[in-house]
Amino acid sequence: MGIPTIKHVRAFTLRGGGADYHDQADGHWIDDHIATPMSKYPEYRQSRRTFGINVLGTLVVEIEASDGTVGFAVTTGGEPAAYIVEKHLARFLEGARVTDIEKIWDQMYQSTLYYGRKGIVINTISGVDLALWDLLGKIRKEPVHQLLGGAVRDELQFYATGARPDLAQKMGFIGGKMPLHHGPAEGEEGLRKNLEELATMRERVGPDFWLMLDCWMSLDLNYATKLAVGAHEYGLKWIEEALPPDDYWGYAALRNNVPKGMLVTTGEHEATRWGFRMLLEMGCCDIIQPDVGWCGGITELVKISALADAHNALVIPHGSSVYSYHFVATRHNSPFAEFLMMAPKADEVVPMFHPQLLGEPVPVNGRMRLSALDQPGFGVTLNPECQLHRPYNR
Ligand SMILES: C[C@H](O)[C@H](O)[C@@H](O)[C@@H](O)C(=O)O
Ligand SMILES: [Mg+2]
Repeated sequence: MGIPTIKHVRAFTLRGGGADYHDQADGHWIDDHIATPMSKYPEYRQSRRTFGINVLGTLVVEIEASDGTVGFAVTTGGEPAAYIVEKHLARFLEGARVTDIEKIWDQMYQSTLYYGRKGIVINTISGVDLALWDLLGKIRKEPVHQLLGGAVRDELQFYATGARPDLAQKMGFIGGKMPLHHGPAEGEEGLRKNLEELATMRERVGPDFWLMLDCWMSLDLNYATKLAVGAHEYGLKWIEEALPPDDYWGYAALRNNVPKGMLVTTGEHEATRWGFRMLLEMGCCDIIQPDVGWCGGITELVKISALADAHNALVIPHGSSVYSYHFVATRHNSPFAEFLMMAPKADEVVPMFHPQLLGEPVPVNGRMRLSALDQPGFGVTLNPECQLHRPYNR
């Protein structure tokens, strides 16, 4: 029996949480006055949805092989991403063998260089790549971590991102990352509030539990430096994504400015081995945080991770559900992972891409046994109750 070929590629859109996890209803911690590059405009300060953080929605890529096996993946991308899949990328998949993952990635990347390189195009390529790995795993009846060379640990450990690190500590997570609520436009008063929030949380969790701040690209170098210096007395473990992703020079300066022992992290909005080479070679950060659904997929993250390893940098992927769990299990320089608390009050563990993926594993007591990832491919199926829409039917 020869290697199956790819018969059909289909791109669907989905709304409501899931891979576009910022697409939440009112009252969710993830949309409660979080500092962003748009916070300088008061009308866009309270809710990130007002400026469009959830405008894209979820892209679902479905790939059907000649033997009837279907692989799929979800990522952030919605209708524009569906257009790119159906009108442009599908031609490189349909007729190819299911094992042609490297070649397909190169053709998708090279053919979109004139309008891609980062952002939505690399999100789209990532979604296709993840679906290809899911398909290959399902055909070979192996979980993706085994296709990647096998796990280096029997258990994953997680830090939790959300408004309640104190609750995350009680749930067994190894640390808590809080969103930053006030940006430079709110001046010294906002900076004081940021530090007060951190001080309060440090009081609740005691001296040893990891506390981190996620600044979501919202600061300038001077403000980030003052925040880091002020946060040092509260044992801030790392300051995340303080500056806009293209300000490699600012990150290199910030890394020199922060107090000794404090880590600088970034990368969730960076893409491809070339973007991460820039971060690493310019000494921008101690930990890179690629999102496997946004940086180029598993095929690219393997390359990014090897680069980071050569620079003694950790690779702690931005929370992306099973897609990062299978990767983290296989890399020595990924000793822990992120879990995004998607319950509105960050007070319980729910699947990160809820409600889209059936069989999506969650950490128990802040950990995940490798056995939770032993199903073929990424081990999840699309929730049939989710309303799929195929905007560019072929
Ligand atoms: C909590 C942050 O503001 C983002 O919403 C979060 O998705 C991302 O930055 C993260 O690191 O989890
Ligand atoms: Mg972040």
